[in-house]
Amino acid sequence: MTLHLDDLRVRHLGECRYDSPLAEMLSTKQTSPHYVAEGDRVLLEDTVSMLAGHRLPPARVPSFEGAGPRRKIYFDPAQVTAGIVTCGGLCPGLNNVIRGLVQELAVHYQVKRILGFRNGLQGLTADHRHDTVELTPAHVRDIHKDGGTILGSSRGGQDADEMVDSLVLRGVDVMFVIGGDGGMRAATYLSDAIRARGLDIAVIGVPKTIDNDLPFTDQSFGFQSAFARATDFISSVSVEAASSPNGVGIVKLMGRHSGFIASYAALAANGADIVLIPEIPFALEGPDGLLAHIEQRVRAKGYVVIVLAEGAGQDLLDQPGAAHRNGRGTDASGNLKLGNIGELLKDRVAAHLTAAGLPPTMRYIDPSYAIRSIAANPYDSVYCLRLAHAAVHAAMAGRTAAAVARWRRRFVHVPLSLMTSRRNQVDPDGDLWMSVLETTCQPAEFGTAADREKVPMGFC
Ligand SMILES: Nc1ncnc2c1ncn2[C@@H]1O[C@H](COP(=O)(O)OP(=O)(O)O)[C@@H](O)[C@H]1O
Ligand SMILES: O=P(O)(O)OC[C@H]1O[C@](O)(COP(=O)(O)O)[C@@H](O)[C@@H]1O
Ligand SMILES: [Mg+2]
Repeated sequence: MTLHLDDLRVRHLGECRYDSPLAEMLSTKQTSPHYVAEGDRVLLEDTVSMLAGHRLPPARVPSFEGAGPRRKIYFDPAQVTAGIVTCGGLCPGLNNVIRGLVQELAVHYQVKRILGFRNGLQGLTADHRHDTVELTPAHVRDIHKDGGTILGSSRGGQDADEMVDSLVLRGVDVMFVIGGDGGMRAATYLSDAIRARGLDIAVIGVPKTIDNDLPFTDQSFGFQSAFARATDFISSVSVEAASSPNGVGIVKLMGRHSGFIASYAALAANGADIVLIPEIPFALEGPDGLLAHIEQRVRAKGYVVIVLAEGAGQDLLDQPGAAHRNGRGTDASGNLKLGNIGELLKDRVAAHLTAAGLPPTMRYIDPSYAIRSIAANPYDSVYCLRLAHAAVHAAMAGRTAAAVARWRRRFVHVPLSLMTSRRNQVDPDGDLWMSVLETTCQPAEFGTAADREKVPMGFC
């Protein structure tokens, strides 16, 4: 999908008439390498060839509106009630974002009231809309020290009109939705329903997911903390495998459709021989298949360490009745339920090595929720705070149906609909996957004899 400048424009509720309480701080600022001035824009693409390909003057090249405070704002802060909700799976940094939003809204804009809706979008239904938490700086002072979300979260669908009713009944003027692809989709429908009713309510998304599968953001908050924790498990499994006869270490990590956690954690731990991700199918059998490669590594090195994203190799579980298929279907939010590729791999590797005369010592770890239920690390803490600041500035300036994101290291406004228009995935032709191949020395693909012709050999 080719994007044009107009696709990247975010909606404004109307003219900004009020002086911002931050106006004085902004009076002398101009665009510099470290600051995007109000009215300036951030390029979508950043290579000479991609820019040249547009054949457009700079002002027409696709670009995002820069985030940050405006001199004039849309809402009168003294009249504003803000709402906050966290939805979907947990992610390190949720509490940091809540804290950042509350502090900025209360301390700098001095808004009238801040309401936290409980347990995800369920909190915006008729049954739960009155069970809110009154959020103040004192209430959120220390919450960043803990993982999870003080507001609670949930999966499962809600009616957009019912949610709008809740905002109207609770007098919410600016609503912050902290969520992943599902949450951004729900926020899009929410802002559409608000617009259809001609209401003056801003909806700002703060993209969250440990999977890092949301587009138009360099990396989603919490991702760094999550893969850092995953690294510990890879190191443990590597030690175990290396200390055992024919040791096989397998770590299965979260990542439904995107293998970023597996790739980054494997690079950080630097002990993995094989990384398997959803983006790159693999064959088990055959001379170029995964099992043959594992056998070769065990023979050459004495042990092997495999890092596996949970969404990898799902096609291998597709046959009806296949072991570890786990029924499939979808969860309450419509997300695909995955089969257990880790268990399948464990069984198949054990059977293969045993038949090859290399009875393995199997060390299998599935850290599961342990990588996402932790508090944010210092890097993510700073990132969350800055995203929260950007979200508040966007809302107070009357931006709506927009997410705040960091793109090419600048904070920008992204139309909400774009956040769900595609999925961010590891590019098999990109330099991240190249680094994984360089580090693990695995071949670019684990193919079968039939496609051996097109399968490149490993690097070493
Ligand atoms: N297509 C959709 N339309 C409306 N609401 C949705 C849609 N997809 C997800 N949601 C809602 O958004 C919330 C979060 O979605 P979910 O997929 O669970 O997590 P995440 O936001 O982390 O991706 C859930 O309450 C879910 O019902
Ligand atoms: O929380 P659940 O429903 O068990 O789902 C687990 C899934 O949530 C994730 O952590 C991602 O969730 P989100 O899409 O909510 O960010 C996946 O990595 C994992 O597969
Ligand atoms: Mg999701």
